[in-house]
Amino acid sequence: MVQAKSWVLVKHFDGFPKDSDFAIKVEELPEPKDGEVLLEAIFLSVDPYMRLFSKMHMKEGDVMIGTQLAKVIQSKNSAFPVGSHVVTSCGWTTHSISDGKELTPVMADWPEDVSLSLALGAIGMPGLTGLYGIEEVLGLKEGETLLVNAAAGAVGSVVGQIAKIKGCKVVGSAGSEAKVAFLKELGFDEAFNYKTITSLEEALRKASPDGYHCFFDNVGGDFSNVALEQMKHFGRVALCGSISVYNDSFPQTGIFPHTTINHKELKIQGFWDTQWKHKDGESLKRLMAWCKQGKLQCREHVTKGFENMPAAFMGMLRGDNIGKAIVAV
Ligand SMILES: NC(=O)C1=CN([C@@H]2O[C@H](COP(=O)(O)OP(=O)(O)OC[C@H]3O[C@@H](n4cnc5c(N)ncnc54)[C@H](OP(=O)(O)O)[C@@H]3O)[C@@H](O)[C@H]2O)C=CC1
Ligand SMILES: CCCCCC(=O)/C=C/[C@@H]1[C@@H](C/C=C\CCCC(=O)O)[C@@H](O)C[C@H]1O
Repeated sequence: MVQAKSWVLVKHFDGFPKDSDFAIKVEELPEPKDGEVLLEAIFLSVDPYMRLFSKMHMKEGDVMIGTQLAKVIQSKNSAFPVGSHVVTSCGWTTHSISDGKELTPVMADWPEDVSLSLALGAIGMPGLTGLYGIEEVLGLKEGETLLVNAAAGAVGSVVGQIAKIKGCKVVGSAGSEAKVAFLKELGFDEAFNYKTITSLEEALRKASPDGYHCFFDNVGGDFSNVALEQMKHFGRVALCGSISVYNDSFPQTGIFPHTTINHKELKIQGFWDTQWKHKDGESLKRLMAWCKQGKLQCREHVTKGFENMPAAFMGMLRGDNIGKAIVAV
């Protein structure tokens, strides 16, 4: 018998999450039946969508939603032998039983010198999101200027680096001096700390006086409204997320951007990476190749200990992470 520890949502978040919203539950798992496997979490992901979708898809008492990199420790399913690794969306739990249907094996020939945790980051969902946002949504072309916010995070850091690979000028914003230094290290042409500037409008204009062909928006809210004003005519926007409003209990009010969008004839597309799932295999190989060639730095912010899942999650929402926020069990 194996004991599974899980973090449950005790109370729906009201504003910014707090420790008392979470509690640990322990349960004994049965032996896997024919066709099933027993999984042990190695790395768990904490992502912004968990804050947003907890309200839509969870009830109080449910295990927190989420994805992990797990090892098969018992198997009665020949497709997933003992010792193999999978990505699974079984939530914030140390052990789980699966019939294999929802499991994604990690890419074949995963190099030994590359941490498997990257399957939750730059060579996983956030990396794919950056790649698809650039190629499928924006159709970013050589010589164009791209703006990305939350640029030092999991998605943003990949976006900026791919845009540089494609021969573009890249401007990034992030919430600390250490993050700005990181962006410069990654090759961003311009980077600024949005928390310390006196005017976002001025900072954006200074970074690219001629405006922006493309905007990869992770933040939403006021930032987006100001940035839209500085798009070039026929500019394209990949609306990836809007983390600045995820913790709001009531909708924010702000300026209405519709006249700007119409006047500049902007194209704005909301998207999820899952739209291009059929391309994931090839796309992950490309991300891995860039990583091995040193063209894609895959920085992580690792929190040790399953007991620290809520702290890691809240830290990511607060902006503690440079690169992908991960928990190592
Ligand atoms: N469409 C899709 O398929 C997907 C969308 N996403 C979206 O992409 C965005 C980034 O996700 P991800 O890369 O995983 O997370 P990150 O690794 O970027 O972590 C979140 C970051 O958001 C920033 N942040 C938090 N609050 C604010 C705020 N009020 N204003 C500006 N920045 C803030 C913080 O950085 P800082 O210090 O710079 O403030 C923090 O580090 C999110 O909006 C997410 O929902 C993610 C994955 C898939
Ligand atoms: C208003 C949505 C903006 C959120 C952007 C984002 O972070 C998306 C991330 C997805 C995420 C979706 C998780 C749960 C989906 C719930 C199903 C539903 O509402 O239909 C996860 O799949 C990784 C990203 O694709």
